[in-house]
Amino acid sequence: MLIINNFSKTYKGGKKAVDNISLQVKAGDIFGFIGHNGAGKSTTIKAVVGVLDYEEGEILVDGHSIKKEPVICKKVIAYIPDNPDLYEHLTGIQYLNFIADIFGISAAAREEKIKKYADAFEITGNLGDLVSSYSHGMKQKLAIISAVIHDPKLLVLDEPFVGLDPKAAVVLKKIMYELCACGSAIFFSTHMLDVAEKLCNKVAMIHHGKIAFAGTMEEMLKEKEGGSLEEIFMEVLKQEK
Ligand SMILES: Nc1ncnc2c1ncn2[C@@H]1O[C@H](COP(=O)(O)OP(=O)(O)OP(=O)(O)O)[C@@H](O)[C@H]1O
Repeated sequence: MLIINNFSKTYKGGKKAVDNISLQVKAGDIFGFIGHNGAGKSTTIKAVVGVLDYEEGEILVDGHSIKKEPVICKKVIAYIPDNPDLYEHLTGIQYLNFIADIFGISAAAREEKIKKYADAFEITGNLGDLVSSYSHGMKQKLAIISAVIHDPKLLVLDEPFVGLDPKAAVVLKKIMYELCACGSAIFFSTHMLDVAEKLCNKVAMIHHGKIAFAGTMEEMLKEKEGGSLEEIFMEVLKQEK
């Protein structure tokens, strides 16, 4: 579903944020992308979803280049940034219908999905309110519903659990499992290593723009002989830049 080949990103001013990384996310994977602050996670994620241009490497979504065929790719991607910017002057339901319109979702299909997920996140009663009146967590819930409304083949999330209450976090994990069971792929960044350890079947650790480890969670935990993901992460941090 997602192939990143030798991707590098240097920002204007010369900062090399990501240095020659290669990763693969397959259908059914819940792939956790972890790394310290400033490691290059958001830079990679933004390039994957086509909101950040890059010069080096290749990124393919479902076999198509995000650079050369962005619309084809974006039809199958859903992206939830760390701080979703939603249209504040719309009501929740207007926003969801707007997104459903963009993706050409039928009235019946969107109604079913909106009911299911809004009920699960307990925001059904708020859908008639303006987004500007929503709390941070409510906006995140709305962003998640808008992301899954079109059954994305690739769901990309940047720090999705930050700001969600524990119940909402459980709902999101369930949604992630369900999507993967239906053959979608999930690629997400997180600092919550205990969550990643339980949730992900694959993981990559990025350290100062380079991949320090990429593989299955099982391989990673085995390679490091019984250490938790948190302990392994602390070991990686000790490495030289
Ligand atoms: N627009 C930009 N211009 C210049 N440098 C940038 C820009 N955006 C990010 N960087 C730099 O690129 C590096 C990687 O940043 P990035 O946001 O990808 O890190 P991150 O792993 O997502 O960090 P965090 O966990 O703090 O969100 C950092 O050194 C950051 O300062």
